[in-house]
Amino acid sequence: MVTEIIRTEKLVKNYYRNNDTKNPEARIEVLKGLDITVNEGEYVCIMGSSGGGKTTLLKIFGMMEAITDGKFYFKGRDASDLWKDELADIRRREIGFVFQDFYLMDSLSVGENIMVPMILDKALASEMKEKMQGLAKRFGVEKLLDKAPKELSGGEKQRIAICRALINDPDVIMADEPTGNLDAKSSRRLMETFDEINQGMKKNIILVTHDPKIACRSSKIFFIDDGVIAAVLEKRDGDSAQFYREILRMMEQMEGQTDAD
Ligand SMILES: Nc1ncnc2c1ncn2[C@@H]1O[C@H](COP(=O)(O)OP(=O)(O)OP(=O)(O)O)[C@@H](O)[C@H]1O
Repeated sequence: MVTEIIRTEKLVKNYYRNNDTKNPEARIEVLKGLDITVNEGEYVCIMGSSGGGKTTLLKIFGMMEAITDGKFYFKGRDASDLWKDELADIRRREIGFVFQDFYLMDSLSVGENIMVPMILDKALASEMKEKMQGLAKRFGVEKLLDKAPKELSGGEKQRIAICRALINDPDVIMADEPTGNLDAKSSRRLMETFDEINQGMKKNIILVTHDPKIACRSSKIFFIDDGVIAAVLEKRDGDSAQFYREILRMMEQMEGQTDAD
């Protein structure tokens, strides 16, 4: 049986300049009626034109933004039926986030940074330490645990941020341009980490990226252009080479459209 992790129906998101919700002229229509489903185990990318609404969509998936209209279900639960506390619990326990800028706390050691979500959950110190060390070992950062974040390279910082995202054992990892601040070698290593999280740990991944090489590792890509789904590409028979060509073609097509606008 296929289990849905995320489903949207005619999802609409508007922002309002200066929070002026009464003034239609202040309205910015970002997402314009999206129907998207992400099933259990899928590794999905969101790509598309700059300003098209990718980050906004990811924030909605991660319960960081409310929707304006339509429906958004997380594991079958209608987000509009959930209380603030329930949303916060889902955000902390069922979703792990990875951001382009890492967001590690300089006043804490690397090991403590990994444990932050469990500290917020008031978990037992021994349990936190054990999980933190297990993840650090799995992702090859166990030698860094006593260091300060500022002593690490970008790639190391991002692997620490991934350990932090995984510490509460969420079902879904969401990442917004996670390789945006990394060099090519660190990006490749990070992508292997995401493969391991998806295939080894059996977790969903939803990733926003502009990089076709990164997107090529996923199984499905939603292209968002000006708030609508311009295309959905799926990897067929695990054929990465063919998938890569299709991604490039789609990117070219979308760039062509933007140039013509
Ligand atoms: N909090 C906000 N208030 C008002 N407008 C916003 C807000 N957040 C985003 N926007 C606007 O919504 C639109 C979509 O932004 P979003 O960041 O989702 O796009 P994106 O596809 O992720 O872009 P990029 O690829 O450049 O990161 C943009 O026009 C942006 O200026």
